[in-house]
Amino acid sequence: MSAALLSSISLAPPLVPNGEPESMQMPVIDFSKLQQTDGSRLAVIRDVETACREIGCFQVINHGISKSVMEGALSAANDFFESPAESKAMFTSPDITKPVRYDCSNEGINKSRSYLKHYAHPLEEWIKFWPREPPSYRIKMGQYAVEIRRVALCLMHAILQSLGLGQAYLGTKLEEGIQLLAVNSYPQSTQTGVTLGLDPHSDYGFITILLPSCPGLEVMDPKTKVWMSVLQPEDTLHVHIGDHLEALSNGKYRTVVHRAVLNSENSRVSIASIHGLAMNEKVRSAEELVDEQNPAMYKESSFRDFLDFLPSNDTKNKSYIDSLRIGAAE
Ligand SMILES: O=C(O)CCC(=O)C(=O)O
Ligand SMILES: [Fe+2]
Repeated sequence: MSAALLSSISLAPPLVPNGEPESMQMPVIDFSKLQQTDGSRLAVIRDVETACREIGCFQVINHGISKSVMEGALSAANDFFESPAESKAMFTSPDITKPVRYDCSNEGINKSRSYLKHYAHPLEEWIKFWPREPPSYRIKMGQYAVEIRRVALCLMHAILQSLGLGQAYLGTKLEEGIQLLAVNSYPQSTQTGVTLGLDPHSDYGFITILLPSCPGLEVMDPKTKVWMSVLQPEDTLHVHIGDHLEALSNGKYRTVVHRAVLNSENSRVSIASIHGLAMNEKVRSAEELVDEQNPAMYKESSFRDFLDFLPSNDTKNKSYIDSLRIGAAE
């Protein structure tokens, strides 16, 4: 399967239906208020709880990452995809456990995406594997990786607090967790009928933070099952709840199904920063959220289990979160 390290396909119609989808008003989280200790943090924690429970995503303002760092990462991504084929080819491999992997095999079918994936934390351990071309890639993507991780850690602590578990619930496990960057490139849509860039899926992990160069993301409204396009104002970050947070929350929060469509005016790059526990660390439903009325709904699993799941799921087209549901058919 050419799919991502992180994603698992579900509910996939092959092409986007004609007509413009409605846009969804995203809940907005003021990150600067999470730094405060008074009632304004608690008010934001309540907003986080509502967003995670109702739609599984939100947008973040006042996160403190400068425009130049965000634009630098997007231009480094763009320059990588425009670099000579030979420099990209060295990262092409069917082995999903490689520290860096480039794939453009989705091009030309009925969907269209090239991507580069690599781990990013601890940076000093992984950066040596990243592309050398363009020369600014390591510096600019490295700066962004460090900054976005700071935001991600703070958001994950806030999410734990919003679940009533307390922000220190996982001890140092979040700090020791993985960060994986999925750097995506999509062509501009043409008249050829190809409109889908990335199939519907939910992301592995606790949260994904997405930075795109222009619109193209759609999320499925969990209540109506209708696709909604996401408007992401400049300088905001878009956050998705992932499969492992659904499992930890014992289903209180729902992983969000999303896809990318091609933009009719521009080619597009996006950077998805995926955050979760360490490779072999098992995630299980929090005991505090399990009782007689709410029995544990998910099997325990780790990122390693997810990597093992991908090839075994090659022909079954099952989503990872469905495979974790207790009582689900094998
Ligand atoms: O490019 C996008 O808008 C979505 C990317 C995405 O969902 C992913 O990389 O998992
Ligand atoms: Fe995704």
